[in-house]
Amino acid sequence: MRYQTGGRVILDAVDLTVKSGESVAISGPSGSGKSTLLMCALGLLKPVSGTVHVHGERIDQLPGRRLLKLRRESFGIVFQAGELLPELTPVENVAIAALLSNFSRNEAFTRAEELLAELGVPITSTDTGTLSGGEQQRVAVARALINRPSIILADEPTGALDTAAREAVSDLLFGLPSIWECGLVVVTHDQKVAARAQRRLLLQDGLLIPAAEPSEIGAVS
Ligand SMILES: Nc1ncnc2c1ncn2[C@@H]1O[C@H](COP(=O)(O)OP(=O)(O)OP(=O)(O)O)[C@@H](O)[C@H]1O
Repeated sequence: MRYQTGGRVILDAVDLTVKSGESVAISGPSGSGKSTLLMCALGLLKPVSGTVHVHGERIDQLPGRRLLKLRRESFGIVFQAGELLPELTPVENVAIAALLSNFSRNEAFTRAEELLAELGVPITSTDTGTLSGGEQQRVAVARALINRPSIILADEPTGALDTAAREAVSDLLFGLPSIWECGLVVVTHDQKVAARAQRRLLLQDGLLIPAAEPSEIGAVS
């Protein structure tokens, strides 16, 4: 796949396949195109050449409504912070994703409560904005999971967290592929987080290449 904007090539010949049950970490310099790659995977940006498939279905040419439906059903998305509505309760924040996918109100709220309990978020009527950063990321993960996606895309999911919360959210995220039988792609600058993935890739100069193992960093020969 190739993506360019304003005459500048951001992604050049990028090829990535993620299987269910697999975790992949993508690192790379700031501005190298990591978020752009996730946007292309979601069908929010159109590659100038190449294709994007989910479960064998080509999504880069789907019309708007079908793309929106497929995105809601197949993808779970977790960002660094800020995508939750702070004035809603955690249950409401999670249920809203199911309501948008046409679940009944009853089912959406029941599933949201079950998921939050499973992920260790206290179910209270507290506004989401008053939760800790780690708790908010658990809510974001619950929201990403509620439609039982095939693939979870996480963009710097631990970037705003302290060390303890980073560990806890990493445990949660990297446990998802085996428990939920989904694929996981984590974009991260944090090499400790990247090290948890089964496959570690580096996006540089528009190319996605295997990342050096931690023990190789700085090696000379
Ligand atoms: N709509 C746009 N128009 C022009 N350039 C853009 C647009 N969107 C992104 N870019 C450029 O594409 C490049 C890649 O941006 P992107 O956000 O994907 O990088 P990144 O690797 O995720 O960076 P970071 O690690 O800092 O988040 C950047 O140089 C950015 O300025």
